Amino acid sequence: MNAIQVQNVHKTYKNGIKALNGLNLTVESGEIFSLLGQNGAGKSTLIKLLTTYLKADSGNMAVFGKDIRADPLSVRSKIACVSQQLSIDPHLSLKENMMFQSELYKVPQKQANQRMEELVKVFDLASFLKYPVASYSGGIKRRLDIAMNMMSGPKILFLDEPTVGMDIQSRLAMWNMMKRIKAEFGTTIFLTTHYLEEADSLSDTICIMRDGQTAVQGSPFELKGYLRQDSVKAVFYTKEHAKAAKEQLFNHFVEYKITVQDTVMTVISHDSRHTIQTVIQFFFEHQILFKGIEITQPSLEDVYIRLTDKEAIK
Ligand SMILES: Nc1ncnc2c1ncn2[C@@H]1O[C@H](COP(=O)(O)OP(=O)(O)OP(=O)(O)O)[C@@H](O)[C@H]1O
Repeated sequence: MNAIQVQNVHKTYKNGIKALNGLNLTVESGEIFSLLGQNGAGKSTLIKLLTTYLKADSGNMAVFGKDIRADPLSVRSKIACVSQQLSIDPHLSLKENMMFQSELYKVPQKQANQRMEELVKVFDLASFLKYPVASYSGGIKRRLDIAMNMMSGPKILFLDEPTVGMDIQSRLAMWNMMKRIKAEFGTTIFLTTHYLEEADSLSDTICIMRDGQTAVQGSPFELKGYLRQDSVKAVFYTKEHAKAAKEQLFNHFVEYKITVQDTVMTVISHDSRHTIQTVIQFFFEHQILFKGIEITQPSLEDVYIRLTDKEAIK
């Protein structure tokens, strides 16, 4: 059964902003699903609708087959949502925080104790039990927040940018935690992130949103195949060199799609092998200095830029 089904959902705020404009998406039970999109694409609005915090204007939304509007209480009992605002109480201990959460969800005491022991073990939190929560690092507080939200045994866990601002070590620990939630508890994870690398390595399915709609949904592998074209990437010593080379090249070869990100210029054409020869020859003839050039397979980042960068789509 699908964990989440969203069909043709519209949501306009009172100020007239259309945040969702006929959105469709499907989340399979037990998968890690990542939602990507630029600021303002409508990701938070969708999470607010799915967690029953807001109501859609029209369209259908179901969680494990239950219509969200018709049966919000049943939906709430199956989900947990970890926002960027921590919900842990720094004055309570790690165990007290977890037990408090179980009381909110009316989990029987014995079952709550067992669940807490299990979560502490699975998430390697035992070594932190002896320290007060107020002394934990940001990364550990975030992990505790997620563990606490697992106390009610949710079937779907919503995580809103769980690794934002984390150092690499904390981020890896969080990735490991998400993988364990999926593997050990079978929980469906619905994640928003701005880190493409994170979505690529963790997700079973990725959905890229644009202007309140789904631009594309598929596995990381399927999405990379979406462009169906290799590209030629040339690296320059400075951003300015890359931009100047783009202008020169574009003036001669108007049929090429050329983008520049930092010091990297990407050229998309119908025949990359021919293009790389032409570009190298052009650089030598025009004495354009470059660091390196190669043919690359499309990355998730290329797909994301093509689908969300309005300049690149033109
Ligand atoms: N409460 C609100 N009232 C009016 N407009 C809103 C409200 N919340 C969001 N919006 C607008 O709706 C659109 C979608 O916003 P939303 O927060 O869902 O996007 P997002 O993809 O989550 O962005 P971000 O990545 O910045 O969090 C934006 O234009 C935003 O300004």
